[in-house]
This record gives sequence, C-alpha cells and structure tokens, in this order.
Amino acid sequence: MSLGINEIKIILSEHNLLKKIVIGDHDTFHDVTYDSRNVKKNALFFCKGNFKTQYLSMAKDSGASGYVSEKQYDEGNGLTQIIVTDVQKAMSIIGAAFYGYPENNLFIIAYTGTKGKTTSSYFAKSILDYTTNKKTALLSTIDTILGNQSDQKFKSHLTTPESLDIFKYMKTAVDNGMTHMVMEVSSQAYKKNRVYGLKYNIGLFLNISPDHIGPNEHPTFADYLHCKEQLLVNSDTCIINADTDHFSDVYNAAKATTEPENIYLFSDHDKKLLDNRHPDFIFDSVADTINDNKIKLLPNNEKVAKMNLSGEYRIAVAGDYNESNATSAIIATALAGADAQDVKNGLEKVFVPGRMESYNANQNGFVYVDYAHNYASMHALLSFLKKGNPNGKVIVVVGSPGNKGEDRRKGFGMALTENADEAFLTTDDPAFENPEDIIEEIDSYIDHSKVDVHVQLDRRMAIKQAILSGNSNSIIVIAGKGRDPYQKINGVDTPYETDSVVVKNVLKGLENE
Ligand SMILES: CC(=O)N[C@H]1[C@@H](OP(=O)(O)OP(=O)(O)OC[C@H]2O[C@@H](n3ccc(=O)[nH]c3=O)[C@H](O)[C@@H]2O)O[C@H](CO)[C@@H](O)[C@@H]1O[C@H](C)C(=O)N[C@@H](C)C(=O)N[C@H](CCC(=O)O)C(=O)O
Ligand SMILES: Nc1ncnc2c1ncn2[C@@H]1O[C@H](COP(=O)(O)OP(=O)(O)OP(=O)(O)O)[C@@H](O)[C@H]1O
Repeated sequence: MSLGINEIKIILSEHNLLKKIVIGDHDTFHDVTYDSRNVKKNALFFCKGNFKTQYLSMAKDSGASGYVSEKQYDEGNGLTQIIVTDVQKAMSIIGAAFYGYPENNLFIIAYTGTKGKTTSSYFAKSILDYTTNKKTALLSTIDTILGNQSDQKFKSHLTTPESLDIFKYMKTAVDNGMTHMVMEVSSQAYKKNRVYGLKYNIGLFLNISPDHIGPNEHPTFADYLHCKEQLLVNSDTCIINADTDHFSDVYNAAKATTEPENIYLFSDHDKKLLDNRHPDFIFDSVADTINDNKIKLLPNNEKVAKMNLSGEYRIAVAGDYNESNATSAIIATALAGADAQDVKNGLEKVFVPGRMESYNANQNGFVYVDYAHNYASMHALLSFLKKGNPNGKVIVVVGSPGNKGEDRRKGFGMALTENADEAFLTTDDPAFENPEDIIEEIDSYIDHSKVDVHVQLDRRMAIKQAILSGNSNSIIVIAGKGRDPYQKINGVDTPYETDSVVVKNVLKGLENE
C-alpha cells in the first residue's frame, strides 16, 4: 500500500484542510501512523493530541519521510511537511485513502446512545452471523473482531478507535472475507473527529442522558447531544428509539440528510408517546423476568409490514431495557438482509461479555456481573432486579472511578437507595484519587435506613463477602467493570482478573468447602 503527495493534496484541498506543503526527500508514503513508537520506513507521521516535538524527532529517526501537523516544526526539516487546519480530520480522510476506502466494501451498522451500544452491537452481530455465515466484523468497547481466526479477535482499547485504526481494521476485515461490520460510535469519536468523513449504511440512536460531561470530554450536554447526532447525519438509513429524550432534536438531525422514508422509529408499547411520533415498530414485553426475556414485535404501518418481522423473539440476556436494545438490532439487521429466523437464532444464542452475565451461587443466591456504571444504567438494572425479586435481597458491589465522571457517585448513592438492600462499596479505577474518599462520597448519598452499607476496599474481597452474605433468595450484583481486565491506579493499568473470574473463583471455593 502507498499514497502519494498528489492524492493527499487533492483530498485535503477538497475538504478545505490544506494550509501548506513542503516537499522533502520522499513524496510517497508506505505507512501511516500517529505513534512514533510504531514508525516504519517511509511512513507518514501525524502529530496530534498531547503531542511532544520529541515524538517527531523519534519518528524521523525511525524512518518517517513525512508528517502532518497543524504547525510546522524544525524537528521535521528534511521530511515532507503537510500543514493542515485540523490534523484529526486530515488523519481520517488520509487514512481512508491510504487503506483504499475499505468502508465501501462493508455494509456498516453504527450504534450510538448513552446506554446499550455494546449490548445492541453484540445482538446485531449475533443475528448477522447467521445471515452472513459469520462474515460480520465488530468494533465494540469490549472486543474488536475482524475475522474468525483467534488472532483476528482482540480486546479493544477505545469504544471507537482512532481513524487510522478504524480504516486499518476495516481493510483487515475485508481482506479476511468480512462483508458486514457492526460498530459503536461514541460521542468522543465525533468530538475528536475519529470518524470524520465516514458514512454508514445504517445509523442507530438508542437514547441519551447526561454522561461524559466534564473537562476532558464534553463541555456541555448540548455538545454531547450534538456529537451523538452526527452519527445520524452521516447515515443513509436511520433507526431511532422514539422513546428517547430529546426526540425532536434527534429526529431533525436525522431528517437533515435522510428522507423520512428511510428513517425508522420504534417504541415500547408501554411508553406513552409524546408529540406526534409515529413509530414504525412497536415492541411489547411478553416476559421480562430474570430467567426469561421475550418480546413481541408489531409492525405499525405498511412500510414495515413487508419486512416480515412480526412475531415473538426470545432474548438470551436478561433486563427489560434489553428489549429495546433487541428491537433496534432486529430492525437494523433486517435492513441488512437478515430474516426472522436469523433474528430468532441470533437473539436466542447471543452472549455479551460482562453484560448481565449470570452465575448460580446456589444457597448464596444468583450473581450478575454487569457493566452498569452510571445512574441511568444502575437504576435500570436495579429496578429490573428488584421488581423480579421482591422478596429477596438485592446486594450490590460497586465503586466509582477517580478523576472522571464524579457525578456518578451521587447517581450510585441514589440508585442504591431506590432499589438495593445491601451495598459493598469498593474500589473501581481510582486513578489518582484515594478510593476511600470516593467511597465516602458515594456513601454520603445513600439513605442508611434503607440500605445496609459495608466498606471493603479490596474488590476481590468485597465480591467474596457480598456472595457470602447472600441466601438462596438473594441477587448479588457486581457492577461497573464487566470484563475490564485492570484497575487504573495512579496512572497504571494494574492487571485485574476481571469480575467474572473473581466470581467464578469464589464460587469454586464455595463448592470445594
Ligand atoms: C480524549 C481522547 O480522545 N484521547 C485519546 C487520544 O489522546 P491524544 O491524542 O491526546 O493522545 P496521547 O495519548 O495524549 O498522545 C499524543 C500523541 O502522541 C503520540 N505519542 C505518544 C507517546 C510516544 O512516545 N510517541 C507518540 O507518538 C500518541 O500516539 C498520540 O498520537 O488518543 C489516544 C490514542 O491515540 C487515546 O488513548 C486517548 O483516549 C483517551 C485515553 C480515552 O480513553 N478517551 C476516552 C474519553 C474516550 O474516548 N472514550 C470513548 C467512550 C466514551 C463514550 O462513550 O463517549 C471511546 O470512544 O473510547
Ligand atoms: N437501553 C438501555 N437503557 C438503560 N440501561 C441500559 C441499556 N442497555 C444496557 N444498559 C445498562 O447499561 C450497561 C452498559 O450497557 P452497554 O455496555 O451495552 O452500553 P454502552 O452504551 O456500550 O455503555 P458505555 O458507553 O458506558 O460503554 C449495561 O451493563 C446495563 O446495565
């Protein structure tokens, strides 16, 4: 693969990004990278983010022959220097060109929303695996799956990767024979222009509630919503949860670039629809107990009746909120070619790592490992579990991260007060904060007349104590980390075997006692 300066000049000019080019010894590049530690000979190096000039010197020493930057640097003398108005945007369009526009060879389903992106993406992939005979790639918060061999699947670093990685992954997926891709698109991906210029066949908007607002993410809720809406602006076909907050705003964003005929709305039968929303599909809960989750899908007009999706679908993952996640996946995958049987198979067989993973602890109750890590998700999770288990205790192990999402602490306090009986407050990615201070803050929002609170800094120990405190009617929730394999402590990702493994070890220990 290679990319010449003339093509770069054309695409940057087309996007009005080019400020200046100084041609150096080489004007054709054989690799693209934003990390000086990975520079190959004749690479084009991008100076972005918290960049330091020594990275450019390092890149030059390692054989880079050009760089792209918003500023010209003496350290880059002798290299081809491409000076642009926005390096993140430039990186995305150059990345697409370098990898030969692999997105054109994939049917792309893209998800956004505050909650449910990962779960719904796994639902959609599971269904499409039947339709495409396992030729569906996945870019998710948990795993990146670019093929069916073991080395074509790995843990993701970000929900939505950097643009160069996205196009590289897409090219790899195409080379591996993949025809479809399901991807999560975070609001940060738009904020940082990681997906600049990328178009999706189908874009889905699940829901929005305040999250990711702070000095390092979005300055305001309006900015957060705006970034999320960009996914719809860049999609040929849009699917929107008609029950979402800020529906009118969201619908108008979709309508800006998509004809109403290509916008599909769905709604929960039990939710009262506001304004004049006319959902195309309505889902109705047939079973939403802890052991059985099933919906009935009802087409609501002629446009969608011909999709032949009317019927009942069992969902392998518990949680009433997963009914709307599943509905979104049904509509998206049907538009991508799935039939009702693929949908049935996919939803019945799906497994989502770290999301409502259940373990039978016998005389100690039932354990769920779940990723709920803010008020909206914790409230959705605990109210569902409490409703399904009115006579048993709901026991929750939870902590809150340091140096980010500080409002989550109050959210956890509130959600625990509303639906938990017992809480074990513990450590979860304390970063540079003292975990005891974080716990104290969560605790200050808990009503102690309703919740029995224990403090146990050691997360493994907290899980063990919570399980031991249960009886056969109890539900024990290990919340917030899912399958995160580390604790972020003082800037270091300290390895952690994951909540799922800790639970399994505790249960094994109990069996052997
Ligand atoms: C805010 C943001 O987008 N930050 C991301 C961004 O940071 P950055 O560009 O400032 O990079 P940096 O790590 O500070 O380094 C600066 C540059 O120098 C380079 N470098 C660095 C060291 C070196 O020796 N040589 C070198 O060339 C780096 O490769 C980088 O290009 O690029 C880095 C990788 O290139 C990411 O790791 C980092 O993600 C941060 C850590 C992160 O986790 N961000 C979160 C907020 C995020 O994006 N989350 C969303 C999900 C949340 C949601 O649902 O909205 C996500 O999509 O994951
Ligand atoms: N539609 C939903 N509404 C509310 N809560 C949900 C919904 N779907 C999932 N959840 C809860 O939120 C948690 C996170 O779900 P998931 O990972 O699918 O969402 P996400 O959008 O990828 O989240 P994040 O951006 O935080 O990674 C789940 O473990 C569950 O507790």
